[in-house]
Amino acid sequence: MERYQIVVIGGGAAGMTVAAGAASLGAKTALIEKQDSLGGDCLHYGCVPSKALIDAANRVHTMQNTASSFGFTLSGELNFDRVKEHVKSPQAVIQEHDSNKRFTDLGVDLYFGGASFQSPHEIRIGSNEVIFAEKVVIATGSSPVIPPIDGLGGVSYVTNETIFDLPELPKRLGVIGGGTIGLELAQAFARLGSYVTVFEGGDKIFAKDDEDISKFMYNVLKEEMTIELNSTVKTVSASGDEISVTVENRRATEKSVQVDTLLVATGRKPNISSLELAIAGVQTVKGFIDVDRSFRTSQSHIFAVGDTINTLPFTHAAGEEAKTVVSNVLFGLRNSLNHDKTPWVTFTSPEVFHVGKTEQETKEAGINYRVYRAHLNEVDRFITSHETRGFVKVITDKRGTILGAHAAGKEAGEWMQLVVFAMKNKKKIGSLSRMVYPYPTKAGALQRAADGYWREKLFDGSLPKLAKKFFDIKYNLTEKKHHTSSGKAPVTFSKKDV
Ligand SMILES: Cc1cc2nc3c(=O)[nH]c(=O)nc-3n(C[C@H](O)[C@H](O)[C@H](O)COP(=O)(O)OP(=O)(O)OC[C@H]3O[C@@H](n4cnc5c(N)ncnc54)[C@H](O)[C@@H]3O)c2cc1C
Ligand SMILES: NC(=O)c1ccc[n+]([C@@H]2O[C@H](COP(=O)([O-])OP(=O)(O)OC[C@H]3O[C@@H](n4cnc5c(N)ncnc54)[C@H](O)[C@@H]3O)[C@@H](O)[C@H]2O)c1
Repeated sequence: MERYQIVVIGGGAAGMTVAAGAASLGAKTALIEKQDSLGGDCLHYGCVPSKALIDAANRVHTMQNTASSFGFTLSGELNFDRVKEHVKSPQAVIQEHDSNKRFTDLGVDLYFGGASFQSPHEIRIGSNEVIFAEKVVIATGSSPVIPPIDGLGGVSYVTNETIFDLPELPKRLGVIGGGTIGLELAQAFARLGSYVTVFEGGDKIFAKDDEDISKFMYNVLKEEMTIELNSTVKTVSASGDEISVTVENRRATEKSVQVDTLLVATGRKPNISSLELAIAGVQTVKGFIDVDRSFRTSQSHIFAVGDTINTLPFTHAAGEEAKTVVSNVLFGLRNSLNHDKTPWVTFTSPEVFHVGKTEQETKEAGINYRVYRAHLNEVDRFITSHETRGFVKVITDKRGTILGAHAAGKEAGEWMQLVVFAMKNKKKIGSLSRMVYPYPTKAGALQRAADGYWREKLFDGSLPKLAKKFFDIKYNLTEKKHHTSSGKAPVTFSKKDV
């Protein structure tokens, strides 16, 4: 039986990072992937195809909305096969970066097949091969939750795993779930020309974001699609090519909507059911692998990272967890990772950026806080590019320490990143205002919000009163100087007065 210092199960964002790190540090490493290529959900069914689809949709949208204003007349119709090529070609490029060769060159032994525990230290691959692991890292990711909706098994619905292979653009697309996956894809399909209806069981979209963002994005997105809030899907049924979706609202009133294609985007569940975790003695909590702060499971030689644990289900979060776990596994350290300052971006138009606490969370925590805002219609770069929809909101404690930052706006995911650097390095909001921003840039929106801190300090506090006193004294001084010639004593002021 082949023996390894580290066996990594799952060749996605987290698993590839662990395997590459461990092998580069000289550990004998195996990486097991059940699909026939590396890359995981992000590359094959997640971030990469969705962002490429969004890009295609935004190009079409811009073309259609700006052509006539510059005197052009558009003709022709959407070629959906071209859209799919636009999605597939970036996947092919990134697959090269995640190639088998890259890993074997690093010294990683690759195994393809579904892994499961045969004992706490023995991993079975497929039905025959078994390898020995001193340490194991589980990074098997997550899959779509398919809710128990009556009739769902009888209709041909799609998930993020199949939607990028649709043969043609749906005329009417129904989306169950107004979360990140549902909304990003809903807007992309709406912009490509589908009539989209989103069914959301909760009373808001962008539920994990600041309430101002949630309300703002609802108003923006409902211009491009129908969003049915408080609408839990109860039954679906097919009649010919048509799918009927029946939702129940809060007053238990039912409503049916007809669509041609149905996307199920109702959350994710960790891929752990086939791992035989009980044989390994690994415990779970609420369906996730239970880990301590150093990503160690209930078995001290087995670790878990990425979407299998209940942290933040994002590629960058999985990558950071993987980097942290490498040193814990190899050197027996107890490094932990706090996601308090891990940002995320929702790639709708406008984009939504989120880091740290929302205003509601800050309030609930009983913190004495301040909010600094800027609207994009006050920022010249957005005015010149006719993209003024959106705003920035920075939340600080009373000393200016940044607790959270939120933005909606074109490319907000790019120009808001500066605030993460400030938070990580314990820089206060004032430092975001005191640096020089080239004019005119989108990051000027963040500067404008941060300027609010100094405006408040300089113009709303005691300084204006002191300054007035200073000028009064200075003025009087000049006046008095004239009088001194007539014998009066000159007025003086101390440093303390200013
Ligand atoms: C539509 C969509 C869009 C997304 N967009 C973004 C985005 O823009 N930004 C972002 O940060 N995140 C995004 N995400 C989330 C992101 O894809 C995940 O958080 C990330 O992929 C998690 O990485 P992971 O390594 O934990 O899991 P994965 O990347 O899913 O990798 C897990 C791997 O384990 C393999 N595996 C599973 N079971 C076994 C087994 N028994 N044996 C061997 N191998 C196994 C799987 O085949 C898979 O390759 C998106 C997700 C979806 C679905
Ligand atoms: N830009 C990004 O970084 C990005 C993009 C896509 C996905 N992701 C990751 O993937 C994760 C999962 O996304 P998701 O959108 O599947 O899950 P989600 O948990 O964000 O949203 C699922 C939504 O479905 C609703 N829902 C559940 N059952 C329903 C029913 N029967 N009827 C109506 N509504 C119902 C829920 O109320 C919820 O709002 C995200 O949390 C995110 O971490 C990230």
